[in-house]
Order: sequence, then C-alpha cells, then structure tokens
Amino acid sequence: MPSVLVLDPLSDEGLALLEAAEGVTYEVRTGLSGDALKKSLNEFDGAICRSGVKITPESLEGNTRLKAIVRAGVGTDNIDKKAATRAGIVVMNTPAGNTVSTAEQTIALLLAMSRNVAPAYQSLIEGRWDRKKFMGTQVSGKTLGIVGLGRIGMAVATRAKALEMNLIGYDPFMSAEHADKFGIELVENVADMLPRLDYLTVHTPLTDETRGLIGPEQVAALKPGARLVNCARGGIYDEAALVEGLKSGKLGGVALDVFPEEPCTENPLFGMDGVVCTPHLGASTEEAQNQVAVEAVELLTAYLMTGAIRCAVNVAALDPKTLAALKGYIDVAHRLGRLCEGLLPSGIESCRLTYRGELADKETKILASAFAAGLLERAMGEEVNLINAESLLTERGIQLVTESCSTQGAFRASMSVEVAGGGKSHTLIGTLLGQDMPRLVSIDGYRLEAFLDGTMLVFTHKDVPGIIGAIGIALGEGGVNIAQMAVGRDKPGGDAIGVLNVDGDISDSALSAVRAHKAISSATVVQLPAAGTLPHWLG
Ligand SMILES: NC(=O)c1ccc[n+]([C@@H]2O[C@H](COP(=O)([O-])OP(=O)(O)OC[C@H]3O[C@@H](n4cnc5c(N)ncnc54)[C@H](O)[C@@H]3O)[C@@H](O)[C@H]2O)c1
Ligand SMILES: O=C(O)CC[C@@H](O)C(=O)O
Repeated sequence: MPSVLVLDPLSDEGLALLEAAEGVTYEVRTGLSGDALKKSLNEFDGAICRSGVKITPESLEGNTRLKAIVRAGVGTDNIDKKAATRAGIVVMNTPAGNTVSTAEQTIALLLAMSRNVAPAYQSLIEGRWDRKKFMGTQVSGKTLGIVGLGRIGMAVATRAKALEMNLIGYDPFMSAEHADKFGIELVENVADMLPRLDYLTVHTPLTDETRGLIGPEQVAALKPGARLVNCARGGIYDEAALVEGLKSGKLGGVALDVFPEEPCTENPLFGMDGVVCTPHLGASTEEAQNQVAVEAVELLTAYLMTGAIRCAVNVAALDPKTLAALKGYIDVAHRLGRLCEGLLPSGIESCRLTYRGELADKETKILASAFAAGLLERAMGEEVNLINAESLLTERGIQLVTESCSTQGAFRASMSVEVAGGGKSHTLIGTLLGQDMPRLVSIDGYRLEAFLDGTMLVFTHKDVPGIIGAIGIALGEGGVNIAQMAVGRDKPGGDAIGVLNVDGDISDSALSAVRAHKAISSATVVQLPAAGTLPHWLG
C-alpha cells in the first residue's frame, strides 16, 4: 500500500482527503531537516510539502523508495529538482490554487503601503492620534508596472485595472495583442518601464535572469517616490538597493511578502519608514490552502495509484489515457533499448529515434525515456526509471535525438532506433502486433520478424545452406531449445542476419560453437525481459 509523508502543515480538507483515500496511508512529520528528513523521505512512496521544508540533494541521496514529491503551491524552489530527477522522483506542483489569494495579497500590500496602514495602526497602539504623519497616496490614476504576466501577474492586472491604475507590463512570453486585451501596455524590457512607474510589482519565478532584477541601477532609473511590491520570491529585488533607495528618498515605499532567506525575522528593511512586510502570506488564506492541499493530494494519489502525471515540473505530463494508449509501445521502446545496449556492449555515444505512422502524432517523449531506461538498465538496474532515464543518459554524454515521420511504412506504427558507439552502429525497427506483442521487424536494413523477448541470439552470416542446421546442432548440444527463429537477407546467397529466441541461457561453449562456423561472422547473445514482463516502472 503506497504511503505518503506530509512535510509541512496541510489544510484540514487536504488531510481529510488523504484520510479518505483508499489504498493509501499517510503520516504528518513537519519541521524535518538533515538526517531526520533524509531518513523519513526513504520511508515513504510520496511526499507533500509547502515552502517550509528544504528538500536538498543530500536529503535525497541514495533514496530508492520515494516516487513523487508534490508541492502544495507554485514555487518548487525549495525542492532540488535536479537531484529529484536523478533519483527518479517526479516533482509536481499545484499552480493555480493560490493565484487569486496571492494577487489579493499584492493589492493588499500595495494599498497598505500607499495608506500607511501598518505604521498608523502601530501609532494608535502606542497611544498617538497622528493624522498628519500618515498622509497617503491615491492609487487611482497611477501607473503600475508588472514584471511577469503569468497567472498571478494577470490576476493583479485585472484587480489593479479595477482600481483605475494604468498598467505597463513586461513578460517575454506575452504578445502585445494579448496584453492589450487586458489594458496592459507591453514593453520590450524592464528598463523601458522604470522611469514611467509609480508602482512596480514582480510576479516571476526566481531564476538566474530574475535574481537581482531590480538592483541599484534599476532603482536609480525609477521615478522619484516609486513604490515597490514583491509577492513572488525573495531575491528578485536586491534588498541592499532597496535600503539605499529608501534612505536616499528615491523610493516612496517597499512592500515585501518574500525574502531571500526564510524564515526572516531580522532584516535592515524592517522598521524603516515606508516599509510594510508580511511573513510569506500570499497563499495563506483558507481558500487557497484548501485548494492547493486538495489538488496536491489528488495529484499524488493519482500518480501513486495509476501512474498518471499531471503538473509535473521535471518530466512530461502523462495522463492515464495516454499511458494506456502507449503502454505497448513503451514496452517496445524499452526492449529496443535493452537490445541496442546488448548489441553495442562496449558503449553507445548517440541514439536517434524515429517514430512512424500512428506514433508520429502521439506524445512520444515517454518512448524516448523508456528507450533510455532500456539502454541503461543493465548497468544501473532498478535505479533507472522513466523519470530519470533521459537525464542519466545526458549525464553520461550520450546524445538522444528524436524525430517523427508521418509516412506509415509497412506497419501501422513503428519506431526505428539508430545507435552508434565505438565506431560501430546498428539500426533497428520495432513495432507492436496486437496490443502486447513487441516485435523486431528490421535490423541493420534486413527485414525479418523476431520476438523481442527472452534470450536472443543475433548472428550475421553468409546465406549458404546448412546454417540453421549447424546452429541447431551447436545449441542443441549445449542443451538449448530454440523457441523462435527469423532470418533476413539482402539477396539469395548474399549477406544475412538471423535472430533466435531460445529457452534458458546460452552457455559460453554453445556460443563459441556457433561462432566457430565459417559462414557466421558474428554472434551476440542479448537478454531481454520475458514475454509479457513489463519493467517495474510500467507495471
Ligand atoms: N507569496 C506567495 O505566497 C506566493 C504564492 C504563489 C506564488 N508565488 C510566486 O509568484 C510567482 C509567480 O507565480 P505564477 O503562478 O504567476 O507563475 P506563472 O508561471 O504563471 O508566471 C510567471 C511568469 O513570469 C514570466 N517570466 C519568467 N521570467 C521572466 C523574466 N525574466 N522577465 C519577465 N517575465 C518573466 C513567465 O513568462 C510567466 O508568464 C512565482 O515566483 C511563485 O513562486 C508566491
Ligand atoms: O506554501 C505557501 O504558503 C507559499 C506558497 C507560495 O510561495 C507558492 O509558491 O505557491
């Protein structure tokens, strides 16, 4: 029975859903770090977190159990995705559940900063009735710059529009026409908007590009008195530049919900005039927390029970329908990977996969992953799966390119693989007969029809009389029974290739006897999964 570890406080609705989920057990262990976190992550099949826990490469090191981590929220920057991918762990998030709440928090901070809500209340608590000190600014008619026009950026835009603000936006993935429909003037870069703004808000992820997006140079370029809001991620604004901007009077205010290091209880900005801060409360509403928790539980249980992948940030999405439709070909791809590795045991440097016919318009990324898993399986065993196979291949410097070709060829659907390494190469074509009969239908240009399972003997030879008999005798004397045989040749009496499927193993002496035949130029034994056996990650 799959088990789930809850690593951060989750809403009651989320916990109730976990409680009710049939076939799943769960445990809540919050506040974990270091060895305790590492140990716990290795005791469960799935984990749910918010932004509290830090899932580091060390905490995932050597993990052989965990299959998925779901972030109840948007930002997955507290999860080391590279380490998760490498360990074959799917990382998913719940991107939309807290959009409205975070947009509302942005507007709340914008207004609170403009009307000095926090310091005015503080002065009342301290016994002062000070109406002059807290003269505010109206936001209506002011210009708001929005960097990042994704879910939250756009939700902020519609709310700011209702407050009669003028909007300027920047997002490299937004067209001017689309922005215009929402009343946003799109500019080509952040620098272009700075001198025109009364307010600036950022709604991007924290990336190498957005870290320090607003630093001393950008603060200098702002209109005097500009006010800045950040409800996205700490680090997008350079805090030292904000402190300087406030001290010099260049900035009229700063409102932050997020900080480079969290929790953050000491910060030079805290207590400065014009500053209002909250402890990462953007998503902290009952509605948002219920929604993200419920979505997180649904995503995780669906993955653990059916293999369905939705909202993954480190692998392609895979719904149960696609999975069911492609299952047979995933098996073919995996078996082709195993066969290629067996035919080029000294190493593969590059692979090209071509999908033909009905496969050409399918979601084929998973086939590449299955092929890669097949290639690496002998060397890496259970460590490799659909999630990490391609990244493990890349880590080893093995190139994998894929292409689709809608021309049908001889089969309704097929995939061909060209592999090269150590100066040798092979081209194989695989297909599926019926729903679950993987077949090898071409090898190095020779057409044949061989089973893609069990112990396979692949041999090249001259098309001369007596080969089959000689092989039959050599294997028979070694106690090996031939289950199936296929031969392809270029022309009668020319070069040929044979593929045998045999019961049991082929001993070294039987293989030597085959190789000793003067018309046989090569013979290789490759071990594939038995017919009907699916890899552990496909079930
Ligand atoms: N404070 C909170 O509690 C809270 C809650 C939810 C989300 N967030 C954070 O808010 C941010 C936005 O979330 P979202 O759901 O809107 O994400 P999103 O993916 O929908 O939008 C992000 C947008 O940023 C744009 N972008 C990326 N790099 C950019 C760049 N260099 N310049 C300009 N635009 C760029 C992308 O094109 C995208 O449109 C994230 O950092 C998320 O982690 C914070
Ligand atoms: O879990 C939280 O409250 C933070 C949420 C927010 O930062 C997110 O990225 O979704």
